[in-house]
Amino acid sequence: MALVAGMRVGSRVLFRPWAWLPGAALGRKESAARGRVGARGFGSQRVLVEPDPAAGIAVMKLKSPPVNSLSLELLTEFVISLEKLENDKTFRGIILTSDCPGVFSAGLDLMEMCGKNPAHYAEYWKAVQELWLRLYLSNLVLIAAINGACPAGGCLISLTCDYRVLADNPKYVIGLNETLLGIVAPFWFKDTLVNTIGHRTSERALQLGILFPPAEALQVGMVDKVVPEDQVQSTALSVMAQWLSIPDHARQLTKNMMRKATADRLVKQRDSDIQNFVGFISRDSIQKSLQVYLGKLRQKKG
Ligand SMILES: CCCC/C=C/CC(=O)SCCNC(=O)CCNC(=O)[C@H](O)C(C)(C)COP(=O)(O)OP(=O)(O)OC[C@H]1O[C@@H](n2cnc3c(N)ncnc32)[C@H](O)[C@@H]1OP(=O)(O)O
Repeated sequence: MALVAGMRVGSRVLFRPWAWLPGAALGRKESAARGRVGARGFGSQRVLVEPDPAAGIAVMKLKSPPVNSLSLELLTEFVISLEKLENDKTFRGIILTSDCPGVFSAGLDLMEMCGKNPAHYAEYWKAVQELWLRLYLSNLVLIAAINGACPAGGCLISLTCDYRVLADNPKYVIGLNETLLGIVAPFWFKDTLVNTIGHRTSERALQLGILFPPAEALQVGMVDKVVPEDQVQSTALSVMAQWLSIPDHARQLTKNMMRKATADRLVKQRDSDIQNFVGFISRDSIQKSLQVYLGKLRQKKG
């Protein structure tokens, strides 16, 4: 089957935003050899990867200042780094964290959703879907070391992880606050939240767009542990050791059993989900809401 920018994984065809990159046309073996991560750090402009091959883990740091908003570039680099680690059998786990002080990720980049054309919105949404699918179905153990504010798409990323450690700082709120922007979290954002904190708590959190401070986030189960800020990394490492003590095949099959149905819901309707997004985000009223929200963010400083 000829796939120009798609890769078949099981029954899924995954988008390959990097298909144009040098080396993309290499044979699998050669490509894997070149792509092997080794002991030295690698990464890209916006995603730093610090591998520890002896421990079988890597720390992945988002570095897109000032707030790690998920631009098309960041999404693309994120997926590329993730795939490199997934394809290198040395690695069994990733600790996902931020290199931007005080912010884990500000979520989707509002500039990607404002004043652009439908083709751009479609490309952007496909990249958002792709990152979610890759993270949600990752065979690796993913631990989120949340060292900053974590709204909306930032929260979604952390919810795809197997475990969340949050720094105890009242500014580090976490949640799906889309309604506060006048937009609606799509069904797969909602499903990811429901799978984590249950239906009733999700309904309240989603309708009200609640951004939970650490103690409340812990209480509702949005995060698994709250620790002093200087212990986030070490806690993530010790949690990782515990998860890696489980045989991979058993843990991976169990993870897949728990998550596949949720992921399949999106896989089956990716195109219509893109069309829904493009139609929704292109509305004048939604564009206006986003502009107002951006204006408030900017005013905050003045
Ligand atoms: C329609 C279908 C559903 C679509 C789903 C969408 C999900 C999303 O993820 S929407 C994005 C929601 N994100 C937010 O609501 C977070 C907004 N940002 C903040 O609350 C704060 O920036 C912060 C708490 C994350 C950090 O606060 P801090 O005081 O450190 O920084 P700021 O001065 O607020 O921001 C610095 C700079 O960055 C710009 N910015 C912030 N967030 C975003 C963003 N998500 N996209 C693009 N740009 C963002 C902010 O405007 C400032 O820009 P200027 O320096 O130019 O003023």
